[in-house]
Amino acid sequence: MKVAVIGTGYVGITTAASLGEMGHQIMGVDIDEEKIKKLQSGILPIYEPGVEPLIQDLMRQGRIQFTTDLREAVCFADIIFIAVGTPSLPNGQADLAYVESAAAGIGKCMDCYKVIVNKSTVPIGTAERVKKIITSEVNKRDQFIKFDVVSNPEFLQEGKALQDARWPDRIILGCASENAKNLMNKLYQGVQAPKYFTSPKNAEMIKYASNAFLATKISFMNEMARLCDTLEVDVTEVAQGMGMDKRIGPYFLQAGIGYGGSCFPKDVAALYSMGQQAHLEMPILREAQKVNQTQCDWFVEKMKGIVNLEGKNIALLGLSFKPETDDIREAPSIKLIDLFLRNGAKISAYDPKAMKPIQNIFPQITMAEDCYQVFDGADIVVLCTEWKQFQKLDWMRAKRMMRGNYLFDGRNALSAKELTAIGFHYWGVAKKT
Ligand SMILES: NC(=O)c1ccc[n+]([C@@H]2O[C@H](COP(=O)([O-])OP(=O)(O)OC[C@H]3O[C@@H](n4cnc5c(N)ncnc54)[C@H](O)[C@@H]3O)[C@@H](O)[C@H]2O)c1
Ligand SMILES: O=c1ccn([C@@H]2O[C@H](COP(=O)(O)OP(=O)(O)O[C@H]3O[C@H](CO)[C@@H](O)[C@H](O)[C@H]3O)[C@@H](O)[C@H]2O)c(=O)[nH]1
Repeated sequence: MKVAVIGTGYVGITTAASLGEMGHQIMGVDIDEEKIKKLQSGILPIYEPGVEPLIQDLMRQGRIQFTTDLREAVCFADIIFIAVGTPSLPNGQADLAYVESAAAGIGKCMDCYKVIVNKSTVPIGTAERVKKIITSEVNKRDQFIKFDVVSNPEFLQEGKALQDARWPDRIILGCASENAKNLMNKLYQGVQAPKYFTSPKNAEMIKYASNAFLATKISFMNEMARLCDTLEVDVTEVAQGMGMDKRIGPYFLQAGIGYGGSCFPKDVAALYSMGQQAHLEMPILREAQKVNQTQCDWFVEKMKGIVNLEGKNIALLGLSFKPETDDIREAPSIKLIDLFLRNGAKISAYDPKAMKPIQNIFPQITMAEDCYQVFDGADIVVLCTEWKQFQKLDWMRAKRMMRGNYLFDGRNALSAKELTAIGFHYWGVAKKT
């Protein structure tokens, strides 16, 4: 099948690559000329493991192409994915400007029946809104063209996007017509995953409710960690014991410095604001956000109870919002750096992929050349993002380079036992072992 993907960010490019891999013919389109130029030369503008070689492979086989010309992409495709950003407005609502502009663009140049698939995370009722925008643009040209709008939310996690696209837990398909249902079934026939057909509105809500549930699960564990810390209980063992109950499950129970990224904070805020618009109290969502917004403050207060930060050199390990990505949107590192600077500390930081964007925000901090230079003269180490390479460090060597011996593990990713044995003063988020 011929597929156009509008928006070549994390979701668009992964969607394009995985559909290309399934044998479909793909055209990716973006308004960002720089991005398209890079993609046309086989360079991925973002870091996402495995995607760049796959794109290069598909280009060699002539199965994927990139353009800034929306008309070319729309006329080429039977199925058009909208995968543009839906960032937060100041009041928490999702900003639909990019989705609406993509829909208007489709309506302006659509020449025959198409299925328009919404992959962006959008408020309930957006499929209907997209339909109205396209219809209005088509009518302006005095034409009558049939089309369907499908809601097919994306559930990939950055850092393992390709894996999630190849082997998703489920494919949610909000289809209002049999024709759209049949085409979507055909499009995804190569993916071994249950397909759940529902209405577009239900599909839109499934996406928000899933993200809000996962975010709440994390905030719940962070609240437990605060209590465990006071009661001298190990929250990692509590999580392990809890996770053995099939009804709870072992995932997303890791306490730490809170969730970041381009999705959880924005999507919980958007869902909460949908509640407000419907005059509904949503106390669980409100408190899940509050715990997350204060988790870094709580962490730094704990640190200050152990060591005075004024004038101290802090070695900060990890800056991206999670490992295996260069994405710093809503990264807890930004909040931590701000708090450390306010408390008079100096910062040297290292991250395998995300130093440049953080340096742009904080020109006053030092970026280390490698994962050992960061320890040079440090009094305190703070683990912010649990990249695998930090777990495998030669900690003896790191300690020899330091002036002090404090280590604060914001992700509970290191071994308290081993680090204490070599002379570190270790503190994890309610973690003892
Ligand atoms: N990042 C994730 O892990 C993830 C996972 C699941 C769902 N989502 C959702 O998917 C959507 C996209 O997220 P993302 O992280 O890929 O965003 P992104 O910001 O990385 O990329 C969006 C892209 O769309 C382009 N764009 C904007 N308007 C356009 C237009 N009119 N025509 C063509 N291109 C246009 C931008 O230039 C940009 O390249 C959001 O709604 C997000 O909530 C994201
Ligand atoms: O037990 C956990 C799990 C995650 N996190 C943090 O939560 C954030 C989000 O992590 P993750 O969910 O792995 O990354 P995302 O790429 O943001 O993916 C989420 O957001 C996407 C965008 O909507 C969805 O598609 C995914 O299903 C959903 O997991 C990160 O800061 C993690 O460090 C924790 O603190 N504890």
